[in-house]
Amino acid sequence: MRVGIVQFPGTNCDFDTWEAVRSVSGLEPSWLSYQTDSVREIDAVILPGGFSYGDYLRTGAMAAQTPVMKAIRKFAQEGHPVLGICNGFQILVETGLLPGALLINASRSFICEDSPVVSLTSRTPFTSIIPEGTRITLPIAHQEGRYYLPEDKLRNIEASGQVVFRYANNPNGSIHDIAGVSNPEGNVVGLMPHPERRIRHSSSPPDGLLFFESLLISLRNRMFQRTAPDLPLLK
Ligand SMILES: NC(=O)CC[C@H](N)C(=O)O
Repeated sequence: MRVGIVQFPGTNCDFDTWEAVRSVSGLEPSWLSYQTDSVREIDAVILPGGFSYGDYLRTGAMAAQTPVMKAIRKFAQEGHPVLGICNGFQILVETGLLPGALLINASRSFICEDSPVVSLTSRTPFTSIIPEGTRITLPIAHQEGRYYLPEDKLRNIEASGQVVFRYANNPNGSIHDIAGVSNPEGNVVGLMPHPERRIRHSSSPPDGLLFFESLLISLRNRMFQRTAPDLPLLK
């Protein structure tokens, strides 16, 4: 299964994301340039973290205007899996593929630390093997990660199960402790923590691997689109 990893000027978590995808046998990483205007022969897309366009204007605002995002909007609307990590989340919000906005942290400083989060739904292709209510720990590294949505819209995403992750100890002032959300269909997910930075068995538990293993299983089981060969269902 081929996973497109998007590179914008200023992306800096692209190689870590490549390694994370490659570490799951059955997933094959592939670069997608910001200049590409079509997404072909790709089963899923990941927008990695970083500082696209130097975070000028608003984080993710300029990346949202690139040709590749036009193609990714179509890809997402067709039901394919799309994951935005940190700056990738900021870009998906700016593109309108995910609800809300990411504001400067309540502390107004850059926060870089491990952060426990609770996974709230296994209804997305990136959390399909994570039981609801599971607490995992992932690194965070951002200055503009304070999730915000007006009260009425917040009620909607809570009611429709679009809150995918909540911080156990809210580090940045996010409303309702929200660390990650999905679109109503569940195929587009964005989160501020970095699963690609927690994939090795040697250090702390490799909680980040669960995202990439979930993706493989979801794609193999055709929970999300595109022509996969006839393979037995995996558990
Ligand atoms: N690690 C990242 O993706 C950084 C996110 C973003 N540029 C911020 O500081 O808010």
